[in-house]
Amino acid sequence: MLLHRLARVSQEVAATSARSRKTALLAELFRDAEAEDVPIVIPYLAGRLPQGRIGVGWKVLSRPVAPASEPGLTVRDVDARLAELAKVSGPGSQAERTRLVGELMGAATEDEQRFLLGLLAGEVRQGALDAVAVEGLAQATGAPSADVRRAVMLAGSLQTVAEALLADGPAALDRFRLTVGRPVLPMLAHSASSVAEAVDKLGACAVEEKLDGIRVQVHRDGGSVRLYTRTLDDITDRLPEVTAAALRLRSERFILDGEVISFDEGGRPRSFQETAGRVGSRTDVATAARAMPVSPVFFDALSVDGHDLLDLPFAERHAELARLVPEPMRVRRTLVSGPDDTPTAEEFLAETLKRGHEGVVAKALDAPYSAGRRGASWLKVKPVHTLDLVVLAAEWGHGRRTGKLSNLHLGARTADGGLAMLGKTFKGMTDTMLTWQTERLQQLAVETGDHVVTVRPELVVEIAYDGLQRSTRYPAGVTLRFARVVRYREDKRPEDADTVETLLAAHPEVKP
Ligand SMILES: Nc1ncnc2c1ncn2[C@@H]1O[C@H](COP(=O)(O)OP(=O)(O)OP(=O)(O)O)[C@@H](O)[C@H]1O
Repeated sequence: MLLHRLARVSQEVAATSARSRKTALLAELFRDAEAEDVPIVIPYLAGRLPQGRIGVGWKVLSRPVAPASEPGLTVRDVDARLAELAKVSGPGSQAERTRLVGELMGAATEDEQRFLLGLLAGEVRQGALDAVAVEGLAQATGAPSADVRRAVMLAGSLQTVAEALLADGPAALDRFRLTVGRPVLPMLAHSASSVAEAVDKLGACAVEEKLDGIRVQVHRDGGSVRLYTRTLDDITDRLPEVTAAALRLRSERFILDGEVISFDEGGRPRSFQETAGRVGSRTDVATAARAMPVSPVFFDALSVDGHDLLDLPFAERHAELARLVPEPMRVRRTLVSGPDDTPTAEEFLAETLKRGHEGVVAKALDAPYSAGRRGASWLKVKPVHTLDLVVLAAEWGHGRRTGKLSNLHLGARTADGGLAMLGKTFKGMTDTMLTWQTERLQQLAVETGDHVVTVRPELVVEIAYDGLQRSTRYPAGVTLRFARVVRYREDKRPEDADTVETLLAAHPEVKP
């Protein structure tokens, strides 16, 4: 496929607000794509590079190069050239990268140059694209869109499903069944501002403790156990004690969902940073496991003894969980019959906080497991509300912070897939965090000014704040009051960040 075609469709999709038109444009594009184009076309449309980072800054990218007069580049040419670019390293690499970018841009027409520039600088990012692409794929192949959606949910990848569907047609969807050993994206929660609100919305529900650890999906098939994070990274080798715990459970074949967390000698939860540090460390695992063991604490069962439980109501999935997993290895919970029973939920929240946990998650008893989605049937309640925002840029610090990137520019996602800056903060950072972010942000830099370094919008940071206020200075018409950094969330992608829409919904008192 010619890059020209892709660039044009991408532009048209971004320009139209009608979902049916977006779907039709993508369906047509997919129909024309050859099998080898798909692994390139899908990430490019969403603004992702299959190579990850290519190490080229804005200055190099934006140097004017005379455009080609006729489109001739194919998407596969571009991919091959970027793969070459990503490999460049060592002395003289900057000059070599500049040469390769010059060659690529020189082979591109003006439209294509604009598309490439956006893609390489990380500006194309179309957050909401995946959902439209699912419909486009369904339309292109004649598969029912609900089936495509379930396959994408189970595969955890639009691209994998697209490749199979476009090569083999709707029958290929059979390949994407829930399978032990193949992780699925976990179900996520919405927020409620109080347990009363949560119980009001859900009716009869289970209220569970919310542990501040690392999400884990545990797959066991006989003697083999695999552990996956919420981004589906395999962390089996880092947590031998969790594997051992899974092997002691009363079934040989299952997929369970839970949290791993480290408790201190007194049985109180250690901080998120401590658990995350342990889960993140790959060296000398045996010593680390002795010094700071983690425990799995389960809250859901996705598959047991070969039965797919995803579509069963939570109450039934939980009964299966309870059959397999002894009580100390399950999250604590209380059952609440409905709004009249709110005091039970409130008491449970108070007691959970006293035990050192961050809050509760209320879960509707009749809801299925919606993998990869923020289901309305899970509502988390935390006394300290935080936002996950994307770092857009950072300013060089002064005084004690000279030489460090300090003041962060924070963005929330917008309905059209873009990012809107909500404010800045230099508060809440530890010295370790400052050093880390200075290095990490420079790797992501697309434009390095004397004062501000603009970065590829990839890093998610969790921010606490005291409220929202109107502001004409920021594009969403609002800004955060007393924003401060809680921690970086490397387990999240920018697509997982909070949206302006949910922020405004949480603060009906503020009208932009
Ligand atoms: N009982 C529980 N049920 C579900 N999730 C739980 C529970 N206890 C802890 N968690 C954790 O809370 C997360 C659910 O909150 P959410 O989906 O909003 O993700 P999150 O943004 O990472 O949460 P937060 O930022 O509030 O920690 C889960 O991913 C899981 O890691």
